[in-house]
Amino acid sequence: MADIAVVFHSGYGHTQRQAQAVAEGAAARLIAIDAEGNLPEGAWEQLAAADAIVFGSPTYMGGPSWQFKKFADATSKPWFTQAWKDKLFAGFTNSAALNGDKHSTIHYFITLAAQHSGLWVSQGIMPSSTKAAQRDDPNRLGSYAGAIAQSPSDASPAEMAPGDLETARQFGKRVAEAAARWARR
Ligand SMILES: Cc1cc2nc3c(=O)[nH]c(=O)nc-3n(C[C@H](O)[C@H](O)[C@H](O)COP(=O)(O)O)c2cc1C
Repeated sequence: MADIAVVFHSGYGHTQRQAQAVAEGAAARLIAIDAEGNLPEGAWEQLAAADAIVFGSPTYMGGPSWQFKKFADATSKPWFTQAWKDKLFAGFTNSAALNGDKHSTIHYFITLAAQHSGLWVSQGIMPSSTKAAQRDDPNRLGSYAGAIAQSPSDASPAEMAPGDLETARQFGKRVAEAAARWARR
């Protein structure tokens, strides 16, 4: 079985629920970036050992949170030796608005993965975009590059859309399947 790490930040718990759903789908270990932008003990070693790394952050002001960016800057250490070269990478984000510039965050993750000479795993779920589409459909927000979720600004983490969490689970499963194929190469 492939070794998958989901490394994420969440300020108020919404992206944490999304991260938990991704990790459930992928049977992955969860690594939470704390409020100071630091990783728990042993996390760098876990990232070094992972076949696939999934990045997660809320979208704040059109990009990842500063705590995620602090982590991203700290990855310059493995970057120097290209220690993460040829790992698989994927990413997810959550924000209040339907659009909210979530894709700026996803595209930041893609760039970060590319700087590490990684391979990007896309979302792989067709969008629910017909007139009959419902709020709880998988990929109702219509993303291809990564998994996205919308948490209205007055909604608690418990009120997150089931379809967004199912999207996250299916996305995690896809990353796990891709990592298993890649690990067999
Ligand atoms: C500083 C800050 C900036 C934000 N910027 C955006 C934004 O650019 N787009 C958006 O749709 N929502 C934005 N939001 C809303 C958050 O993305 C939303 O509340 C999200 O669910 C928070 O996730 P979390 O609970 O994991 O921190 C912002 C919230 C904060 C606190």
